[in-house]
Amino acid sequence: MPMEKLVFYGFKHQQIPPSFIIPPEKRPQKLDLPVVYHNTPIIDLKGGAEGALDRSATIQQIFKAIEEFGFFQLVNDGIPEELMEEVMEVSKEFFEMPVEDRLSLYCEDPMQPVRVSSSIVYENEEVHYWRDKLRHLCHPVEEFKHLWPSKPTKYREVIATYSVKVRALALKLLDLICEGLGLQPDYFNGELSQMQSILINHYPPSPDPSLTLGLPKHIDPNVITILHQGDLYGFQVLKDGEWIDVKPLPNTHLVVLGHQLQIISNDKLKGVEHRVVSTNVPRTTIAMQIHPSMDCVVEPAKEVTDDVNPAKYRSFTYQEFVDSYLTSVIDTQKTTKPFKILA
Ligand SMILES: O=C(O)CCC(=O)C(=O)O
Ligand SMILES: [Fe+2]
Repeated sequence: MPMEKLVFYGFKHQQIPPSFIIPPEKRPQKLDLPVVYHNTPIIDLKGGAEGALDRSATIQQIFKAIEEFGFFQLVNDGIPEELMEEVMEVSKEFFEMPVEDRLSLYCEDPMQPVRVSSSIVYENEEVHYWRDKLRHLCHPVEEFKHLWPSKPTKYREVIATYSVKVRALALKLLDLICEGLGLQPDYFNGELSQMQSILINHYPPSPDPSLTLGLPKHIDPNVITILHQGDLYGFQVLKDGEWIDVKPLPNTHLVVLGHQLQIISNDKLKGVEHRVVSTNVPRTTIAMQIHPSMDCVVEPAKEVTDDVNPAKYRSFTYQEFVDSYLTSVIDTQKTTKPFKILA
């Protein structure tokens, strides 16, 4: 029964089903409240996709943030605050509907363009994570919109508007990163950014946040992710061997680089390991992910490799990478191993 696989169902029983209990060595160690936040990087985009930026200063800030923390938060990114509020509202509403209303979209096949599911790869994992999700493709919007949830009634309209704006923002960031890496100006346009997904994560309150995890340590598989985490904490990044909490700043987006950008940059830029801790309140986040098309060939860019810095990865199709990722998502070393060229 799919319903039993939704965390939502387990929660109704007010106790943690044994298959969701994280082994002791992987449980979050620090659960002290109030949370202590580090001074993490914030980048002002001065209006976002259409804004007038000091490009070289912004590129420097991005590279420094990635080098030191592996992520950054954006302010003035051009996505209107009212739109973000609506996006959060329809996302929360989707998970507040009776569970039966979500079940028609339940599907365990990761290749389906629109689906509701739980945890990561429910069928293949030893332990499950305290997260339900709605994930769907969204570029081009017209191709997928009619497949998205029809309830809440404003869902399609709000998410369509958001998908277009957040895509423009991501392409702007890729453009800056491209310039910073010294790649040809249109490097990321086309197949490398062809696929776009919206992922709405819903973390129900955990009966005991010290025993569950919303998401385990991972690096996103795609090129770049733009996350809206609302105003609740839960997102952590691994910095110098320690998990640090990232402050959910109002009206910001958080940016993490995925495996593909790390590979294309030949490890000049790193994807950051992050996870989500459980809390005792419901938390909903919206992640927008830019991926290559499934048959796109990915490899370290010629511009960043030479005799002194030879390619550290072989060429592969994104499909190959995704297949490997789905079997090894919680082991970031194992994920990239089949694609590494050993020195
Ligand atoms: O929900 C969050 O805070 C992070 C989600 C995430 O890491 C992901 O969807 O890959
Ligand atoms: Fe992630």
